[in-house]
Amino acid sequence: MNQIQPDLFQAPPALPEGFQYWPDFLSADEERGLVERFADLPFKEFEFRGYRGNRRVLSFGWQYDFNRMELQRSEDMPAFLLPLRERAGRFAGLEAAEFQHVLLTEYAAGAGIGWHKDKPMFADVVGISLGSPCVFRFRRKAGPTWERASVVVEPRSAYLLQGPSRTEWEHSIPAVDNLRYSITFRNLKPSHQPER
Ligand SMILES: O=C(O)CCC(=O)C(=O)O
Ligand SMILES: [Fe+2]
Repeated sequence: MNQIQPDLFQAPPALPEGFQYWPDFLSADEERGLVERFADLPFKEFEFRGYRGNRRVLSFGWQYDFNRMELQRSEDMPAFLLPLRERAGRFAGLEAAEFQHVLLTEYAAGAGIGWHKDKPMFADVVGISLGSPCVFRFRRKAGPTWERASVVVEPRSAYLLQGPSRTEWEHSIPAVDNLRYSITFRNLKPSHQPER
């Protein structure tokens, strides 16, 4: 007789170690205010060696130039993002000022982001979501297959990628149904602090 394998009946796999999720990180008013501000910001189409990612981005503090493969200084973080950076610091257990880089990303309906790990000069990532919900997928090589996990990331929430969720797992977001923005704060690894 076959033995019942309890593992098969368990809930979906746990999320990667080091991932944390904070629903309602923003109030609905804050979300509205930010979306209004974003409408006036000079987002640029993300383009990597002629490949268009179908999303638009804007960086402050530092910016990773995908074509030159290096960090470059960009404009200072605007004041309206500083209170969020404080909150992101508390969430991540870091001094807010350590988040020297923020990337704003606009995903029009149908846009997503493919499998990747964030660039190695960055340490932790706090991502704040506005607008459409999305599926945040993780995968990690496990022998010949992939170990997978995913979580629905709701508007106004924040997530933290730290530890294995940041260093061992790749992440991606399939095409969103409606406009979504993310605000991702990143600190730089001590070994990768560029000269000022
Ligand atoms: O939009 C997001 O929440 C994640 C974006 C992302 O993975 C990245 O910019 O590296
Ligand atoms: Fe990423």
